[in-house]
Amino acid sequence: MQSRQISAEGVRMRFGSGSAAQTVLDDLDLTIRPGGFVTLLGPSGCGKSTLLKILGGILEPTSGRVLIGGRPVRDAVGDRQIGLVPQRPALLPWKTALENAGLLRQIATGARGRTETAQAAERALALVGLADARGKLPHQLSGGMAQRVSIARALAMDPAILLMDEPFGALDAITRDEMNEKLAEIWAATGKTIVFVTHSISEAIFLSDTVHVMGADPGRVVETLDIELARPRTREVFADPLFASYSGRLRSLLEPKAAV
Ligand SMILES: Nc1ncnc2c1ncn2[C@@H]1O[C@H](COP(=O)(O)OP(=O)(O)OP(=O)(O)O)[C@@H](O)[C@H]1O
Repeated sequence: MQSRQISAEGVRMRFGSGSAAQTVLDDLDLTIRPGGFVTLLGPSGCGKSTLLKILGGILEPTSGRVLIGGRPVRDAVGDRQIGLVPQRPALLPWKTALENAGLLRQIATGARGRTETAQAAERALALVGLADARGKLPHQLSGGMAQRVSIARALAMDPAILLMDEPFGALDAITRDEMNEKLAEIWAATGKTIVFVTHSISEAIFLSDTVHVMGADPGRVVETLDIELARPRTREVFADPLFASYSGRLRSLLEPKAAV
């Protein structure tokens, strides 16, 4: 199998021009191994979403480059190897959960792929635990269920890489914990590379193999922390002394003054 390592090399992103110009990311290097669960953790506005869009080929960096398995990111986009889960699920209100899950694949494959799309959407809905909700419309879904349909939509494309932009930020704490457990199961079952953006220290520790902590002005990676908690992880991991130790380390990086 071709290596799907993601490499960002010397990435710089500048928005605007003249006196209004803002350097959002500067000289950023990052390597993400295939099959890893990697989190970008950092304060609001440090450039996490911008970096995710650059990794996904949605934004072109001002300088530097992103390679997927040694090839330009646009090749991976062309091969539909990158899926994106946005902050909020953009479901079409008149389509069922199943139709919404298959939407991107349907657009990509057209009428010829209709049967395969339906099968892929069924599989993806089952993977996120929503097989029984296949006929429901978005207004009949809870926030957590809607976000699961959004994840199923990306999974139905079967990309090797899933980029997730703080997908659980709008959910209540209990639902968020449930979603994190479900996502960890999906990751283990599929072997996909997941790059996940969050503000939440506990979410980052619970989910990740590796946490890249970002600083702001300009955005850059200030520390990389490997999370060596055993898997599969359940909520009991929150009581593990190692969890507390990672949490303290990450907090000190995000709140430098509090660490003194
Ligand atoms: N298209 C754009 N044009 C101009 N400035 C932008 C654009 N996109 C992002 N920015 C700016 O880049 C900076 C980083 O934004 P970004 O959304 O990447 O940060 P973030 O870390 O994801 O923030 P949050 O955690 O609040 O979502 C912000 O100052 C933002 O205003």
